Amino acid sequence: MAVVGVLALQGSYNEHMAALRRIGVRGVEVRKPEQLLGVDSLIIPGGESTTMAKLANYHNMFPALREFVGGGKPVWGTCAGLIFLANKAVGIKTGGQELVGGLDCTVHRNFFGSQLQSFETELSVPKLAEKEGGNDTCRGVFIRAPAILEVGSDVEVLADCPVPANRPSITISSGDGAEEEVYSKDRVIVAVRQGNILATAFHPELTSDSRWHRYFLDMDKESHAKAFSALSLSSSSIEAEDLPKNKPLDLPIFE
Ligand SMILES: NC(=O)CC[C@H](N)C(=O)O
Repeated sequence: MAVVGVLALQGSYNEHMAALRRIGVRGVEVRKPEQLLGVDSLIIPGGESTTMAKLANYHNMFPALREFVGGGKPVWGTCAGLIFLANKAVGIKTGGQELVGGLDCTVHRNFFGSQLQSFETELSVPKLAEKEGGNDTCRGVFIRAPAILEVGSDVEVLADCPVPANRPSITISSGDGAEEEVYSKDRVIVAVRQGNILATAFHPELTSDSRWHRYFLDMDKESHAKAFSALSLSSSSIEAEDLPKNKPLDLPIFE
């Protein structure tokens, strides 16, 4: 069975571990670079990205994380994890912040405002439902959440949401202080996939809807199947039937 690593430096890693347990999958907490060698995929949880980046630096994780993402193993960033994976982040603290990168997008670190502007909403997720069953919406828990302002052409958008009316207006500076632009669209992207990378601005691990975790596990199976077919071996030994599909969904833990 595939072993899913969960970066356990800071943030909601316990909740991801519990979400994996609920669907019978083994999660392993990852705190050291060498532990990445023993996992098939990796979840980077939500939390506070600046603090997480400092801890990642302290534990010398960045080179190993970049190698992991570049090596094509599935990686899923939720919230602060999304910020980690973005090629570019705006709205970051003065002095900058180290990113893992790999995901061709620009993320705004606190797009929806402060902790007080945290919210929950129903998101339309037809592509998730197509793969994992259930209804066409999922509960999005947004906690001081980032959002994706722009994506490259290889990035598939899995969910967007209306920009809340009470969101403080933000100015996106180009970094050199020269150009400034106000985000003016009425919707913003909150979930994407680019090859082996999945990223969500919200927290599926805080709901009892397991479909995002299952979707991520399916990415792992796809990458194994590709590796097997490249070796012209049968992929029948992959445990594709491990997880029950189209199981009725429970209510979210937090409503
Ligand atoms: N819930 C979260 O992960 C919030 C992320 C937060 N906006 C940050 O900068 O890190």
